[in-house]
Amino acid sequence: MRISVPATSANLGPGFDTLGLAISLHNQVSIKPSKFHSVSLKGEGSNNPVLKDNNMFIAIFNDFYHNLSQKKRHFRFEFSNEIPLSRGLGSSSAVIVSAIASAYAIEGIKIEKEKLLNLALAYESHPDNITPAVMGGFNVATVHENEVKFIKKDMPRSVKAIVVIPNRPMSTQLSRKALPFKYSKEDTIFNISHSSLLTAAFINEDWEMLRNASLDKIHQKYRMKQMPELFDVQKTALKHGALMSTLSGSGSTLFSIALNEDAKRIESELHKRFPHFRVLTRGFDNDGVVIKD
Ligand SMILES: Nc1ncnc2c1ncn2[C@@H]1O[C@H](COP(=O)(O)OP(=O)(O)OP(=O)(O)O)[C@@H](O)[C@H]1O
Ligand SMILES: N[C@@H](CCO)C(=O)O
Repeated sequence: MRISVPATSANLGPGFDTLGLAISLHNQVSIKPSKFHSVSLKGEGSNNPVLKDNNMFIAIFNDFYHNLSQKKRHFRFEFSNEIPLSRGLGSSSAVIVSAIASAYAIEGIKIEKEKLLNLALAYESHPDNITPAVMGGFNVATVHENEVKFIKKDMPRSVKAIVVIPNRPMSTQLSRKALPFKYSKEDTIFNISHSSLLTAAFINEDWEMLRNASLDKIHQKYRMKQMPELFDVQKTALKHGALMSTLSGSGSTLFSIALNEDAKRIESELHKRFPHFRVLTRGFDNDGVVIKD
């Protein structure tokens, strides 16, 4: 059995813990019954010993598998990871979502995507990464009485994601601690209005609106101060024609959207100016998690 799950960019500026979309950058895992437990890792995290010895995917998969099957079996896990760890591209959501989906698939139990999403909520309390990881596309999501309520919109092929991935991680847990405890009424209203406008702009594909609508006052500046070069990355992307440029999730990646015809040029300007960071241009993923066979 093989499974594929996309990277996700959450918040999109003002939509803290609410907005997110899926990017065509995937983790894949193949799982086969085996005499002994074994793990092979390629790509992101392959030289991280924690992923071999204490892997979050395997822990979640085993919990669900044992509950569903009431059996103890060994498996060979072959991971091929494109999503960098702790860079704000939803690596933890990808792991949670794909581990739960795999446990159901290996037992031959069909699981509805809505149920998968709500099971994933037990591991990540904010729905802005897990929703696009499950559903693909652009999503507006909230949690109401312990259930994710969301609306999805497919992303068109006419726009691309450009991600600038720094060489240093930012953990979500620590990055959330950098935020103020309270916000002023002005900043709260600013974010509600911008997040609402941004949502409408995505739904209507009104790309010219993104630049203003993606402004935020409640999290980016506090987090980006920890890596001030990110302000330059954001300015450079916007100066060269990005439609919007925001901190991806809790960082450290800077996520931009550009029209197809501008994307390669912006990528090359970012690459020239920030040669020590990785710069990638990708399309968007509208499928979310997929069981391949
Ligand atoms: N491929 C992977 N295999 C196993 N565990 C992983 C993998 N990728 C990420 N993790 C786990 O998720 C943690 C990173 O989660 P964290 O929430 O800090 O970052 P993120 O999900 O990449 O960022 P964000 O939530 O801002 O998008 C890692 O420390 C590791 O425990
Ligand atoms: N909304 C989350 C996304 C990262 O997991 C945050 O900004 O902390």
